[in-house]
Amino acid sequence: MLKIALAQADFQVGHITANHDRILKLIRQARDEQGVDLLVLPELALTGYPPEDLVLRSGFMRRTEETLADITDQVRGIDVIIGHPRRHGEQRYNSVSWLRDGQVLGTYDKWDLPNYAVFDERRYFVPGTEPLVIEVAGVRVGVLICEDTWTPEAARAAREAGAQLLVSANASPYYRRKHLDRAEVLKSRHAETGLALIYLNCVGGQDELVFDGHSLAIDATGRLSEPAPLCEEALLRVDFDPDTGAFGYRDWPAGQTEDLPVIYAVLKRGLADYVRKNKFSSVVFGLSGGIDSALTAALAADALGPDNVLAVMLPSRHTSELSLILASEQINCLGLKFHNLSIEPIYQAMTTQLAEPFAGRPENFTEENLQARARGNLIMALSNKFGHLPLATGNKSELATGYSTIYGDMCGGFSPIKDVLKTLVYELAEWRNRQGEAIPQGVIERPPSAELAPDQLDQDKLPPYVVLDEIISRYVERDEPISEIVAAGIDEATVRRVAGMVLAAEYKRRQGAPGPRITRKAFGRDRRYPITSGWRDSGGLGG
Ligand SMILES: Nc1ncnc2c1ncn2[C@@H]1O[C@H](COP(=O)(O)OP(=O)(O)OC[C@H]2O[C@@H]([n+]3cccc(C(=O)O)c3)[C@H](O)[C@@H]2O)[C@@H](O)[C@H]1O
Ligand SMILES: Nc1ncnc2c1ncn2[C@@H]1O[C@H](COP(=O)(O)OP(=O)(O)OP(=O)(O)O)[C@@H](O)[C@H]1O
Ligand SMILES: NC(=O)CC[C@H](N)C(=O)O
Repeated sequence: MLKIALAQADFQVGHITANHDRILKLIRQARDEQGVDLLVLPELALTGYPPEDLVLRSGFMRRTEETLADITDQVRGIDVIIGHPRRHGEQRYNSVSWLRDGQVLGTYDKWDLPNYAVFDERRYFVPGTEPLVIEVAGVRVGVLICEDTWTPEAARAAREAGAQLLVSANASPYYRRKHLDRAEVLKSRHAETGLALIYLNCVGGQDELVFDGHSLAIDATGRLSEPAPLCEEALLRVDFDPDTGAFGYRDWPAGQTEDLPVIYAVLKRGLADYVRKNKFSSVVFGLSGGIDSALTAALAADALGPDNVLAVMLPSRHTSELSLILASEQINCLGLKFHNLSIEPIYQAMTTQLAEPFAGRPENFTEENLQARARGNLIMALSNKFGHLPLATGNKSELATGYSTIYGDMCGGFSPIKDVLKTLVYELAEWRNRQGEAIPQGVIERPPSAELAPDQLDQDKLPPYVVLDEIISRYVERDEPISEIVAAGIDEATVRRVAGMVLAAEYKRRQGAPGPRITRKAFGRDRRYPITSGWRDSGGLGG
């Protein structure tokens, strides 16, 4: 029987000292408290994932090598599989080493380097070509690293090298319903090799990415485990019987898999970790009485505790009584800290100052944007003075269409719902309220309005959100051509108009704050369009 512990844990990118201490603690825990034969750590645990251009610095790589040597030295009475970047001459590899009794028994270099979506591994690493199979407690274990598990070759090579069990060290970031894709991948590798496979993922937010844990296993009979805890650290315990190929799950709590609670937990973890890892303890944002800032408020209160959330009401002449009532209701409901600061004097001062140059020009969106920027200025001042991290409250539908003011409501250091389409904002708000009221029902029921001009509604400038979101999810998230979206029954002029807005708003998005990715294609690293471009799907220069 092989006794295994899996460290489903959060390793901080670039914080090699903290990761070193964490790894030694996990080794002691696995050996002294759990008495296991083998501890598995995730992909690039030593540096955190993804270390990006840090691995191009020789000082960073030297420190990694020294730290790995120090950890290796201290390994006694247990085997450890540890992920780390490795240099060999001019080449770098994404590797794991197998440590035992102060020695490196073997090192495996990742074969399949993902270079799509948010991944850039070929920029940094060259692929490995050799399997690694090592015997521990009478079981021959073959090692894989993340993307290796998504393709057949490396697993097959490990089996041919004599593996009886496959162990995969991952840094696999969340997108919606990813646990189902992972299960399919495990089933495929099992079908090809007939081997049991353990898939360990890390957890934690890292800029745009959220690693959701949800580690998995499939035994030699093809039986899948439950996904392990969602977005939470756990030292999972599993025994492997080489005679039957079955797992005995000793400590493997099942994680949540329902769609809305998973998304909410991922957003919460992404926000909490961004704040904590960037050494902030509190956040500030404008609370308008609308749905976007209301969901942001609920997430912030859940992620950081209400004492660490400063909500600021920033009314203007266009702010309705209802907005003020609903914002106050939510502040009381969540117990948030708050200020009420009218932007009217600032707006007056700015329009007075601009009266001469603007003489003879009618009011238009310029005056709308002045209000959004007055708010942005006050939020940034509160951030500067008190050290709160400012949050931008925009959703994906707004970001897609450019329906937000650059340097205005787009200002902020982190954007918690930037990958959440407006229709999903409502679903999440309703789900959150089912767990206990966090968002006044009136906020959910009122029609969305920017309240930057008299009687303004979002729907005056945008198609209904149900239609808009369908177009965005097809055009942006699934890259469907316009003809296909139209064939699905959506009005052609509307599709072309929205596609045009999406392309034209690239410059805004590029200057927007990062935020947690929850879809297969978020704005950010996932979707890299030129800002300066003649292409228009709407029928411009590029046709
Ligand atoms: N290619 C490019 N590269 C770099 N910069 C470029 C640019 N094209 C324009 N610009 C700059 O961007 C400016 C235009 O952008 P911007 O000032 O944002 O203004 P704009 O996009 O024209 O207007 C913002 C819109 O968002 C709406 N809004 C605002 C606030 C909140 C909400 C809401 O419901 O949440 C909605 C508002 O009603 C208005 O329709 C130009 O004046 C120019 O300075
Ligand atoms: N009166 C206000 N007080 C405080 N912040 C405001 C106010 N109006 C706008 N803001 C800030 O600007 C952001 C964008 O405004 P907007 O009104 O468009 O969004 P919202 O009210 O959150 O949601 P919705 O788009 O549904 O109205 C808000 O989320 C909020 O952060
Ligand atoms: N780090 C990796 O190799 C991740 C790639 C993999 N397909 C995933 O997202 O799970």
